[in-house]
Amino acid sequence: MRIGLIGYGAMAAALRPLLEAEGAAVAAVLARPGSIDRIAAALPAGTLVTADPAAFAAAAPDVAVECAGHAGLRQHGPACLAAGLDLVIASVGALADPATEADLRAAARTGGRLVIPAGALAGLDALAAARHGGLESVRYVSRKAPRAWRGTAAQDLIDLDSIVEPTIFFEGNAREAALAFPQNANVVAAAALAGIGFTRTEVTLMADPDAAGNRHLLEAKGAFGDLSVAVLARPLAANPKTSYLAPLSLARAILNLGARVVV
Ligand SMILES: NC(=O)C1=CN([C@@H]2O[C@H](COP(=O)(O)OP(=O)(O)OC[C@H]3O[C@@H](n4cnc5c(N)ncnc54)[C@H](O)[C@@H]3O)[C@@H](O)[C@H]2O)C=CC1
Ligand SMILES: O=C([O-])CC(=O)C(=O)O
Repeated sequence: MRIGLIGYGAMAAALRPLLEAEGAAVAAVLARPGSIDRIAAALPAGTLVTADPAAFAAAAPDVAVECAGHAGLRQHGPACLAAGLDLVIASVGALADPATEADLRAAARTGGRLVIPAGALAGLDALAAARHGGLESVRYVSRKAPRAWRGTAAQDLIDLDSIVEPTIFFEGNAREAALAFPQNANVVAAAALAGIGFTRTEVTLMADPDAAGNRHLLEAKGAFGDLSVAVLARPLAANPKTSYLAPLSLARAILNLGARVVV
């Protein structure tokens, strides 16, 4: 498979070797103008690194993969889909904005497929299946170290440097969480889309000075029974907000698009 990456930060850099290990190659990277040289230096010679969406599409990757944040997905996602490219996205939380969700769904109706992976969260397979039998409630709890919340709205809500115990700074629904915490609450959006939607999915976010990793808890109740799944995910060294499980999940979703047997 030839992969087109949109954005090349910590997630994409962790994803690339996973793809290469399975025989896929990064054919093109769509980047911000100021970052072209840095990214080109990190990639095999000859890889197209461009800020021009038309040049990216002309490279004709088999699949486009967004790792560029909410604004990057809003900027490039609909055009990629409209050009017929299947698009696997990391920044699922951007769909909490109704206009962005509508744009992406409209483009996917006639263009490429929009693929939403579980990301750093576990249990989405069961949640999405359980939806067909009827779901009563879905709850998500995130617990990360203070450094994972630096540079986010959390630092305006609590003093991240002085907390001495797990401290909740947000309780609300998935739409509010995904829009207020665009770098940390994408899994919430994936859970909302798989389950009972952005409004009914309940979210708690907390900082924990003793956190050994990024902890994600998903709980659901419905006709199927009860679900409770927890992940203690290792953060990426290059970005403590992002769990290694997220690029692993992207790799699975991408490789499944080219597989004859899908697991
Ligand atoms: N679904 C999930 O489980 C998770 C999703 N995410 C999402 O993935 C995104 C990427 O994560 P990281 O790589 O760790 O963040 P990062 O901050 O290390 O990298 C983001 C990269 O995107 C680039 N970028 C920004 N706007 C762009 C644009 N318009 N066009 C092209 N490139 C652009 C930046 O220059 C940067 O290199 C996060 O912002 C978040 O939205 C992150 C963690 C988990
Ligand atoms: O990687 C994680 O731990 C989850 C994350 O940041 C997100 O959902 O945006």
